[in-house]
Amino acid sequence: MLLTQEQQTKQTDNQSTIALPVMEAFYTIQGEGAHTGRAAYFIRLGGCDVGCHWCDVKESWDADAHPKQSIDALVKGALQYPGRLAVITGGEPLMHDLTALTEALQVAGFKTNIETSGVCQTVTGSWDWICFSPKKFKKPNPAIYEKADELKVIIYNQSDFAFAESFVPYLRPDCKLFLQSEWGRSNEMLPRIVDYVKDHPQWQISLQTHKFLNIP
Ligand SMILES: C[S@@+](CC[C@H](N)C(=O)[O-])C[C@H]1O[C@@H](n2cnc3c(N)ncnc32)[C@H](O)[C@@H]1O
Ligand SMILES: Nc1nc2[nH]cc(C(=O)O)c2c(=O)[nH]1
Ligand code: SF4
Ligand SMILES: [Mg+2]
Repeated sequence: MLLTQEQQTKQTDNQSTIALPVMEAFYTIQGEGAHTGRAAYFIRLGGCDVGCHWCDVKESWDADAHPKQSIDALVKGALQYPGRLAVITGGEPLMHDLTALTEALQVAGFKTNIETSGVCQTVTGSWDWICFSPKKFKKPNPAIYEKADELKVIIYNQSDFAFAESFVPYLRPDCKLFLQSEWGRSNEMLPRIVDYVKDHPQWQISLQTHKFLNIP
């Protein structure tokens, strides 16, 4: 991406002044969805008000509980490793303006992927891949529909299949469709997801493979 002199100056200012609450940042293997199996640097931002009762990172919800880091520090952290895929997650990362972070990561050579529930005022950031994972507990902003590269719906009970289908008419035709069992409900829901995907082959199964691998 080529930037004008003015954009470059603004970007340098932003990188040193803007800070985001970071719960953790770690280099691992993307465990879920379309990019499963790829080495990636995860940045988990603090703050979420969606309130999924089965959320596997409730510690992320309170943004104030997590120290702020500058964009510079975040990019520096990511550059320590050979992989050039960054995944921004949370918490709900779109609670924050992610323009400066994603532009800085892209300038440093990273592809920028996001995991989001789509609950946000505006979809900020420059994204190479958007994984949209809507929740029944808070309505997404429809602005995310045409931007989503991947829909990943968590199956906790039978009604979640219809919830998943309800988004499809609004998405781009090339949006990939994934069903992922809620981790604690896998014994009951995985066999149903297998049957569903066999009957509705436009969908694919996403497993939280990092949990099977015992990695972050
Ligand atoms: C922790 S969330 C953070 C990003 C964003 N708040 C979201 O929900 O998409 C990351 C991914 O983990 C999924 N997830 C969270 N808790 C889960 C659980 N108990 N079982 C399966 N997937 C879960 C979410 O649906 C989302 O796709
Ligand atoms: N390995 C690994 N893959 C992931 N894919 C999405 C995750 C997330 O929590 O957003 C996640 C995570 O926490 N770890
Ligand atoms: S939206 Fe994401 S981070 Fe927020 S509670 Fe739900 S799963 Fe957890
Ligand atoms: Mg996770």
